[in-house]
Amino acid sequence: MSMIEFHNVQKYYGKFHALKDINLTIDDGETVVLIGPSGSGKSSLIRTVNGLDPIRDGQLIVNGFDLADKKTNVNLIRKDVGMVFQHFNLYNNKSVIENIMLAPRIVLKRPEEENRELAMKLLDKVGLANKAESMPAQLSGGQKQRIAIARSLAMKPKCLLFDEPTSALDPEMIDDVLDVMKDIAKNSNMTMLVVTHEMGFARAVADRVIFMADGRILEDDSTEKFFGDQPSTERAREFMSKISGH
Ligand SMILES: Nc1ncnc2c1ncn2[C@@H]1O[C@H](COP(=O)(O)OP(=O)(O)OP(=O)(O)O)[C@@H](O)[C@H]1O
Repeated sequence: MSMIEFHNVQKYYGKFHALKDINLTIDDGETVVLIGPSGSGKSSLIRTVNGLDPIRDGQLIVNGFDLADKKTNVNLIRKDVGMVFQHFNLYNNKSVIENIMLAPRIVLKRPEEENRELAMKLLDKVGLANKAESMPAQLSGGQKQRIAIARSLAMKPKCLLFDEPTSALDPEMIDDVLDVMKDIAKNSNMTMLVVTHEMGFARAVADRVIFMADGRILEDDSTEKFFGDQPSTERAREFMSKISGH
């Protein structure tokens, strides 16, 4: 089964053609890393998947729902397709544990005790069990991002989207967040689509690497092929050489 299917998808911002004829299938349980230069359309692509941004033309099927159909309720998609943002998007006026418990309580009507138990388990998983009652402002960026991941996991999603989850972090915080993401990729059967420049992460856990430039997918390779002897296009290689060491 496929979790995500793009068929000839076009997206515009006004007259600007941001996604050009995107064709892409991501199967259940796959981990896919999306890379490309700034402005190439990576965020635009990932944001269409859970309906944050609309598409103009083509077909986009996510978890069986047709996003080109205006009647599709995007909340039904977001229930199973979570998103982790560059800037965390935590509720700053709520404690860490409340951040994690909120959506399952409201959307899934999960009983309070069970909800708290799972939230504590997830806090433990991301190494922050001692921060349950802290407020987001008391946390470092890396801690905030791990809370944001725990919050997404609390919905027990089938698919998680990550939009540059470590780009806003101080370098020393990055590995803690990547370790949590690697753990999810290795030890769950969740589908993951990750926009990142972290090539170590891609090499370690991605099944495929996709390279975008100017709103188009230029490469869609297995991780072995992408990093192998004959990887990708000239532009992908050029881009890789620019970010290597990052
Ligand atoms: N809301 C918007 N309105 C108009 N143009 C937009 C909007 N969002 C993005 N764009 C434009 O669409 C193009 C693709 O942007 P997008 O954010 O998807 O790229 P990206 O590859 O994620 O870049 P970055 O790595 O810098 O985040 C860019 O040229 C950008 O300026």
